[in-house]
Amino acid sequence: MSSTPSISSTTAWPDLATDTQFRADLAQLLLPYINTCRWFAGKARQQTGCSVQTVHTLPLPDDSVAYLLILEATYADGIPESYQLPLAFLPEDSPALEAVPDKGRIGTATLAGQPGTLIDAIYDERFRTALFTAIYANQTIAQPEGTLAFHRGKGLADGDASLPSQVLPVDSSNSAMTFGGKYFLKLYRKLFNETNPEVEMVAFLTDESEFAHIPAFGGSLVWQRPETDITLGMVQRMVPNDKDSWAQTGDYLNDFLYAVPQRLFAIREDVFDKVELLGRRTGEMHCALYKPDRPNEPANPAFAPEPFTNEYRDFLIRRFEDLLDRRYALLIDNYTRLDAQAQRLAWVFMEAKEMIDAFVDDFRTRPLDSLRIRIHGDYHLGQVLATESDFVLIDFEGEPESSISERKIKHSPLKDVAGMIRSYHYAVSAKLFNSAETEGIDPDHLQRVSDRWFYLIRDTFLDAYLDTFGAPHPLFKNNNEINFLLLIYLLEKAVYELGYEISYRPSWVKIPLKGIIDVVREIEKIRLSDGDLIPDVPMLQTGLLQGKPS
Ligand SMILES: Nc1ncnc2c1ncn2[C@@H]1O[C@H](COP(=O)(O)OP(=O)(O)O)[C@@H](O)[C@H]1O
Ligand SMILES: O=P(O)(O)O[C@H]1O[C@H](CO)[C@@H](O[C@H]2O[C@H](CO)[C@@H](O)[C@H](O)[C@H]2O)[C@H](O)[C@H]1O
Repeated sequence: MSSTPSISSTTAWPDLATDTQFRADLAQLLLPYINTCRWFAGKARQQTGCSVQTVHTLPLPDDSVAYLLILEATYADGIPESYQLPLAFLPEDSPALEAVPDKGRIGTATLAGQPGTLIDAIYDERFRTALFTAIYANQTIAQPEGTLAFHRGKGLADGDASLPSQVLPVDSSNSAMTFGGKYFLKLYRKLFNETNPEVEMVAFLTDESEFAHIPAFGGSLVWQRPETDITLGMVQRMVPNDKDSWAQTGDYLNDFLYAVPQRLFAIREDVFDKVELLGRRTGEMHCALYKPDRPNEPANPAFAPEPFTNEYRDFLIRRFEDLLDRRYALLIDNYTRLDAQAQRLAWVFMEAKEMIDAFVDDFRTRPLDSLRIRIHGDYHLGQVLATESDFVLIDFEGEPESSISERKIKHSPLKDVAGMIRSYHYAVSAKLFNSAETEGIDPDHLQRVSDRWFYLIRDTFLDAYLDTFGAPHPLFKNNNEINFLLLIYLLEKAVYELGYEISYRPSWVKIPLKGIIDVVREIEKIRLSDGDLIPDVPMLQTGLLQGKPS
């Protein structure tokens, strides 16, 4: 007897959209299925159910249909979540079934006497073609609840209406398909009642800037409803790349690592060139996102620069205090699971609580004349594709833990800079402390080597980044503000990472803890310089930029 879950209905596949019994049966089958999917974020929560809320119908090229299901996952605590699942039905004898991997098979069904398999439709070429051609043709398809609107962007070239497609084998929080090796279509899985920030950002950079280091916007798929639009997918140009910058930096670190046991400190020149280039590209991205009012050309309000208002300061402080509370609690709960080195660092973090609280609170009143703009929001080495000689920046969805409205809040671009600096710190720490080559080396010595690499790379990145703007630039009032804001965002990011590592990679917890403690040391220096009433610490002499291995 087969253990594959199965359902049956007397209704034929193309007529099932409004069949309530089918929806209910399907929901039973979907709950175990979505728990096997990488994109379902509710696995660790106490689930109370999964229901099919809405069914959109998408005509397929062979006159059949696929359904875009909008699912609601509910939990014992907290608000429900919405997910998108495209559904297709392949009859038992369909040759297309062979190409469907196990992870795409939801269950079997007998519909109006026809046996077959229900699959995630991304694995059905007909579905992929239907999506792409609808985007190419700017189609709209009326649905019982709203409209499916397909928009074509500048990046989708004439003549590319129909291209062979594939599902990209990367397992991540969304699903990706490629078309003719030229286009990349991301189907969002977890849905939010708003336009996805990624579509806004990529469309803005493509349409309203000269910045060429993102994959150009090729279009989007939107569920239009009277209340709000919901973004279901986005097309971009496909970027030929070998790897992302996390992997590329890992390769550079492998070269570096071989010399460490011989007490040689060697970083190749081209590593600095690459770090400088990434600093420049990051600066250029932020220049492109800085679009103030111009004569006869008012700024687009969604992107117009804004000052550090009290409202923003309150928001950031509230969020930071809440994050700190949650992280201290998590650390206490998991303290005994940490290794000795992480426990030592955790103590320093806990003892610094008062100073950290005072530093965060200082943000409420400190004069700040720098400006805030829309930023990438989740910027790290894994979000940068390394092409043959340059970089392309991807994944503008924003901070994974934040709500969609929060992801659209403007910040100092130094928040992205802090994300990248943290990522370099991760890269060197993960490599040096987890490699066979360094086994047996005194950990204090390793820490000094790791710090030296990190400070050199950090300052190279930062110098190249700030040089891009030329001085002065309205985004950065002065060196004191740069220093202060960088520290705030570095601290926030490292505290956020602490939670991620405790939950997913406990042996890496010491990496963000070390990051937090480095910032705490800089806070001490800032407070000293404030006490001496130094009006403006000159560039390259600020505590952060001067940080030296202890
Ligand atoms: N335009 C593109 N061209 C080529 N590969 C891409 C492109 N965009 C993303 N990728 C690849 O797909 C992966 C997932 O993309 P990403 O935007 O990070 O999706 P997710 O939102 O699911 O995290 C990336 O790590 C990268 O390898
Ligand atoms: O890429 P996501 O948006 O899913 O972000 C989550 O996972 C990241 C890990 O891949 C995590 O990033 C942290 O680890 C990276 C190395 O693996 C490092 O480069 C980043 O600097 C560090 O923050 C991210 O925090 C998490 O939200």
